[in-house]
Amino acid sequence: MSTTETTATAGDIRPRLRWGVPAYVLLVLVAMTLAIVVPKTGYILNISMQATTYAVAVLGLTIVLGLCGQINLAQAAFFGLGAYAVGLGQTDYGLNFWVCLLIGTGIAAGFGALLGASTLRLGGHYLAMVTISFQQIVTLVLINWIPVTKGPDGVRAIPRPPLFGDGSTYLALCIAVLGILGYLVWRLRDTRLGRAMRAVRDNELAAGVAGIDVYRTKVTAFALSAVLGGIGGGLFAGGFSYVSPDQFSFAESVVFLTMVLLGGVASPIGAVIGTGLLILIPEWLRFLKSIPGLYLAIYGAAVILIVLFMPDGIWGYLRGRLDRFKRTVLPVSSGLALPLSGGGEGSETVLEVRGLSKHFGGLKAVDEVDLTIRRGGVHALIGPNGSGKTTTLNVLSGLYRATAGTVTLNGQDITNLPPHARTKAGLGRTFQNIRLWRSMTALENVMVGAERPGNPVANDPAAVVARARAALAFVDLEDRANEVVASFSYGHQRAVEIARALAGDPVLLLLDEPGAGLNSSEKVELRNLLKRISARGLTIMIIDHDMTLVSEVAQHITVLNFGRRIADGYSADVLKHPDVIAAYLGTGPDVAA
Ligand SMILES: Nc1ncnc2c1ncn2[C@@H]1O[C@H](COP(=O)(O)OP(=O)(O)OP(=O)(O)O)[C@@H](O)[C@H]1O
Repeated sequence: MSTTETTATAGDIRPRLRWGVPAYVLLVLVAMTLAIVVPKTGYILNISMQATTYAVAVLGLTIVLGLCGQINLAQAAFFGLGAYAVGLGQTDYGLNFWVCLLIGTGIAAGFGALLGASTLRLGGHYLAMVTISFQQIVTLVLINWIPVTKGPDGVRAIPRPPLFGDGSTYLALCIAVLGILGYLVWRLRDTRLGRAMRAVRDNELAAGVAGIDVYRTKVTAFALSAVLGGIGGGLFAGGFSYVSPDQFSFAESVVFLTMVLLGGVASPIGAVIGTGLLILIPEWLRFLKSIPGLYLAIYGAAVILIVLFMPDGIWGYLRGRLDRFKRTVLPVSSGLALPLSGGGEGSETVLEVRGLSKHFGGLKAVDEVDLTIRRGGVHALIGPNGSGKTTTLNVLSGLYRATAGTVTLNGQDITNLPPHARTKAGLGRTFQNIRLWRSMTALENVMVGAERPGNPVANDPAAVVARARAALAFVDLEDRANEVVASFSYGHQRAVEIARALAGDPVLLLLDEPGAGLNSSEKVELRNLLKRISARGLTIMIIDHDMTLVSEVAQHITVLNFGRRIADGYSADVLKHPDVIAAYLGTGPDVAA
């Protein structure tokens, strides 16, 4: 079965469904028509209304948790904010339904961004606790701010918008909204923002160093998630004409989370499946309610079994099966060249480091180091284990704040800039322990590199793909562009990491032990790759313990020992320096060789 096609243009090589969008539109239209024409009892209408409006809110969790990897246990609070805005806005303030929905969505977005702001300092279980606290605050306000919210009695007689007063047409409206928002969430994944979110989810550190403003990305994810919660809640209020605080409690937030985990957190389809199931299962088991506890036990066991045997959710599981039938798309070689504008030769200084220090308590990991890197060529930073090489690189790329000293890149003082701003200024780097976004394809990884702010192609999607392909071709991996990098060998992962940095067209490329963990043939490939990059004139600063590699590729060497610079100059001279030989104790002859 073949359902995919591919284009050989430079702009896009990802497989696409030929009939995907028209089929989806048709499906939504059919669902809307059925909602209007099929006669329904009030019970069926209510279940359908609940499933549809809940699914909109669950889509929000697909963004914040599925795409961005941030836990949110307050989705019911955002749902409640939207619902109360529509309820109170119409009944107490006489506002139009759509205006109320807009206000509710805006309020939810504001609080969502505020909650996202807490991710600056918090993550993991601390973030979970903050979202739970926010959820509880909203519930308490809804219950106790009686003059405004009407307290536990809730808001009654909430009208629906004109034209959608009838239950069936209102349901069709909810389906249309779900269809549109589901499509947008589906498309979000492959936008620049969606890739940034996935990069943050997979490896936050690498995302920052690749030029992504991690904090802003998380705040955006929370705000978007809250917007969907608010819209879902607003539609819910119109659907049921009544809202009360117990409908938006912490327990409902847990239900929302279970829905998205059950269906599959990575896709809006999973959100819809999970919501549908968790609303339908209790109804199917209703006949068991005569035996106390049995209904809940079976319901709980069903959820646990599904999560246990389908860790990626139901849709994740089904997708895995369906992918077997997919035709493997082998990208046609693009033959694209990889221009590197940071290249060039001369005496111009690219990086100027003065008096750089980094102390960890009493330990002087880097101690008043001076370093000048001139444009073009390869500059190696070497030294025995623990001499401060990686710490220097981490301070240069902004992962550590310098204790003292200044760093100037291309004339710009970057000493106090965060990692993504340094990347914008022209730094590119790789890590000693490879940091790729493992759930993404090679092409997607490298596209994020090409989207580096400051790269001229960053805002042109077709040019980004073309540059990413060219970078992959440069490291001889274009034919594997569509494969997920987790399946790559160590050597190929290193190459993708280098391609990601090259795609950003940096001014200076920092390579932290690129040879570490490579076998001898991979090392040969790496050496050839470094020579090819160097031949383009791009300035490289490399850390490596492999002296053969260093002496073959580097023209200039700086040596650290105990955090201090002990030698600096042309490679041949430095490697013969008595202090350097002494620092390497016993490996002196090899070094000199
Ligand atoms: N986050 C940290 N907290 C405390 N000490 C640290 C930290 N990072 C590094 N160090 C210490 O700083 C010193 C320099 O470490 P660094 O990793 O920079 O050395 P290196 O030259 O890169 O070593 P290697 O070649 O083994 O990677 C070491 O003593 C190390 O233990």
